[in-house]
Amino acid sequence: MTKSLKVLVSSNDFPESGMHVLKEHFTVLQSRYINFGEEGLTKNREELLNLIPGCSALVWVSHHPITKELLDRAGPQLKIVSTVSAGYNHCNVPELKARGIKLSNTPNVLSAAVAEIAVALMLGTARRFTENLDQVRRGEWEIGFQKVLGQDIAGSTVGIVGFGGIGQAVVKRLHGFEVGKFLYTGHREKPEAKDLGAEFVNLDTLLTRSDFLVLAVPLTDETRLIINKTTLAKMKKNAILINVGRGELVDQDALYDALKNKDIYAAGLDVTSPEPLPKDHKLLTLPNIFILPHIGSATVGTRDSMAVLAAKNVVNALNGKPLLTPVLE
Ligand SMILES: O=C(O)C(=O)CO
Repeated sequence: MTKSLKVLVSSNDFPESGMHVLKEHFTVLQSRYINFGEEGLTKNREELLNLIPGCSALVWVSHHPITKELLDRAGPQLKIVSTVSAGYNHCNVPELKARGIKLSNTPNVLSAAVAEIAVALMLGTARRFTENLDQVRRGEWEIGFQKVLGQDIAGSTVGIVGFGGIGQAVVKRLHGFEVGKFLYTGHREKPEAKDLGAEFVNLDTLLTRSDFLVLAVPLTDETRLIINKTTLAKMKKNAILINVGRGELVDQDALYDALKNKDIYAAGLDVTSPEPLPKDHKLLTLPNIFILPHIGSATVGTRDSMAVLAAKNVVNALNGKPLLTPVLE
């Protein structure tokens, strides 16, 4: 079989499982560079601009923006962009739409892994891991009966912003924690919520009642800076903010002030703006914050599943079949 169609993979660290699917059907070109960090913005840009002319599909392995420049260089035969992520805020949707290019993402397969990180952040913030780890590193344990006390998840009210796959997976994982009440907010009530024991409320109610507030929504014009000075002021003093969505959901200056002034208790972030967060960023000076470097979906199994799904979307698109997980079709 001649593999006449060319597919470009944007990074050198796309899992072999996904490469295998692509190579069965297509001639696969792959960047020699990683599409993250400094290199992603420099060396990889040149590499992709050189490789993309004539490609029918682009597999996008990063959260860096897909530029008009790259799409221009591709040529009119580019049929699909397959982003290896659930979020697609970096994909330049209006530009793809205007050019009639399909877009797929990789939702659902990562919900369990991201939800695990949300729960880890809840535990890490409620039990003050940042301060406690610091004590261990310094060899100065404050082991008094009343020192460095945390908060209970048991009996608490957990509010979820965005009750899609990840939000629901968080609730499922927390069922063993004897949570007092689950609330969620979003565009509409979700049929799954009843079985999960979660109550639909508006954002204001969620803000004022939650002990833990978990952001599990995509970044859109509507959700950008959903947590800001005004919404933070509505939260409880003991509230803990968890973000596994995107850094831009949160006004980080307002969050810094709220944490510094103890207007809320703590924050646990798997996502920040920018990423990486500079090591001298003021958020990192706070004791009541626990930050991870965007590792929500970073397990071997989940990244394999994401890669295979992204590859299968390309196979379908280039064979005239419906996308498995379409964003734009
Ligand atoms: O897939 C995504 O969008 C993620 O951010 C995974 O952590």
